[in-house]
Amino acid sequence: MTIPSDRVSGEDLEVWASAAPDGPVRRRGPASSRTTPPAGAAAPAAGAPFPRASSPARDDYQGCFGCGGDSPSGLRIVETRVDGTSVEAEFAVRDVHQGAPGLAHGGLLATAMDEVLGSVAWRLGGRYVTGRLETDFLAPVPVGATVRLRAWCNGVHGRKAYVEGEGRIGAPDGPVAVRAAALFVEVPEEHFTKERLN
Ligand SMILES: CCCCCCCCCCCCCC(=O)SCCNC(=O)CCNC(=O)[C@H](O)C(C)(C)COP(=O)(O)OP(=O)(O)OC[C@H]1O[C@@H](n2cnc3c(N)ncnc32)[C@H](O)[C@@H]1OP(=O)(O)O
Repeated sequence: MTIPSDRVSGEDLEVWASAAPDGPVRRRGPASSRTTPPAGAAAPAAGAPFPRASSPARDDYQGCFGCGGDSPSGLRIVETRVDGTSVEAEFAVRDVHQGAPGLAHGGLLATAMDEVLGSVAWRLGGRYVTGRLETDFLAPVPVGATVRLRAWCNGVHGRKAYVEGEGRIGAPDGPVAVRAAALFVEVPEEHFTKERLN
């Protein structure tokens, strides 16, 4: 699939969500030009499997704030479905995730999006870190709600991977509470060790 060349300008443009679960559609998205694949980027073929099949979550490492079990206030995001080109996951909003009384803190919702979008980037086969994360908050999320997350890749260009996703309240077809688009940048293995203080 080629990416339309008219998608590369504007800060609030419509995004071609090639692997979106609803199929190839044009719709309003959070992506700016910095999180939208340029013309000529390789877009994932609809239905083709991810290059890497394994999950980024590791049994021997539970320290991740997003998916690990060690942090008392961590999100404990669990992946529920990987269909080859998209990842679905969920987490429950707890008291420790509050911003305004009874409502999830927006920063934690952004963290959840970083996590599920990062899981898609992981499955592209390289080692990616988030370079830019854009988020739209569309509805408040109450404490006690389950947030259903979904993410997919819109394109890869050199070291850069363009990933998008959304979080819905309660059910996979529930109200959309958050949308995100991100640029992930592929890094060498040393990235994860050279800045470590101990
Ligand atoms: C062991 C591993 C386990 C993994 C588990 C996975 C779990 C998943 C779940 C967890 C998920 C959580 C995930 C996390 O939380 S990852 C943690 C949060 N992220 C970071 O810590 C990243 C910190 N930043 C950096 O290290 C560097 O700045 C990077 C590596 C990003 C780039 O520095 P580097 O010197 O290497 O490369 P470059 O500067 O030449 O840039 C390269 C290209 O990229 C473009 N660019 C860069 N930034 C931006 C930007 N902001 N907007 C637009 N474009 C940007 C740039 O223009 C250039 O394009 P071009 O000129 O080539 O066209």
